Amino acid sequence: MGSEVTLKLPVIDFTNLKLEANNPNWEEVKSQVHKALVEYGCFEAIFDKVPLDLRKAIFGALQDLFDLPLQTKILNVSKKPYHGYVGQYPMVPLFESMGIDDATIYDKVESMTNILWPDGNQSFRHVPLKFSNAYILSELDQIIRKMVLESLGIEKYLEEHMNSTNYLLRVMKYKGPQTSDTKLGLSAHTDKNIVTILYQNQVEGLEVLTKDGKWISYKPSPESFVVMIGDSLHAWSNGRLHSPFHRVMMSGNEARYSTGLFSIPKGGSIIKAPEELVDEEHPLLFKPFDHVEFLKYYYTEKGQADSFALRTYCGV
Ligand SMILES: O=C(O)CCC(=O)C(=O)O
Ligand SMILES: [Fe+2]
Repeated sequence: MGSEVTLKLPVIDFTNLKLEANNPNWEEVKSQVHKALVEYGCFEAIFDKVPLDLRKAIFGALQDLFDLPLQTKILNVSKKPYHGYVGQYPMVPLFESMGIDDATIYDKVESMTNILWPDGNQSFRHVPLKFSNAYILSELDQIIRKMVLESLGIEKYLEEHMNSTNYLLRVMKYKGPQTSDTKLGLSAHTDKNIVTILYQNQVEGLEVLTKDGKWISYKPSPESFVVMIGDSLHAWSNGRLHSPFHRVMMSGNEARYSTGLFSIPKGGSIIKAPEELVDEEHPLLFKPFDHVEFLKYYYTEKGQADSFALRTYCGV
């Protein structure tokens, strides 16, 4: 009898690890992070526990948000594609998403809340901030990026690298398709940013593609976050770190709610692999590029149909 091996994402424990503290297990965790990001471009992170009441508040707030009438949700507009409200796509009708730019800045979250709930919604106002700030998800992002730069031997660029990004919090809803058949929730894609940190309710659906073409299904748990490398860090690391294809597949009746904290290169910052990472064995893979200019290509019809948009745009 053949036995099927169920693939699992690597799991890395960040409990009690702090950015500025002297952490006895820093080196050990760093080597796990490097290995996972080279092999999978992705891992499951166990981080400071999210208390049950905050978890309830987050997913309760998301339900309130997506239950708003469509004409209210579309008021959350953004000049940047995919940073405002998106949904009702014919290709992926189960999917809706709202972006909260600069989610670590109180005033930004407040102005979005005022647009969506002119009568006030205290509970929503506090959730994104708590989530990206107090829950120090942005700290997890920075820990990972520091570990990555140290592992690649280019920590001298740390400050410049950290200062060249900001954060977008995007929240997603995938309706249950009301059938036991599996339906596409979100098409396979690679992220275009630096690092993505996903957190979700109990409904499964996220799948990550391995380098040898197998889909790994992620089994969510309240303590864990999914960390994923985007194309910008793939390019900046001159291909050392993988940026994996991933998708969402839905079945059943329950809605899946998820949140993503995306570190994104600031407009005008040029992504160019450091010279230390380019040599005969590792020729330059991507010409230096401005992320905002790249996104302009990515959001054209041609770019959207292109699974390897970065390679097309600036591959060497
Ligand atoms: O909902 C998820 O877990 C995945 C979302 C995603 O891949 C994205 O927003 O880029
Ligand atoms: Fe994604």
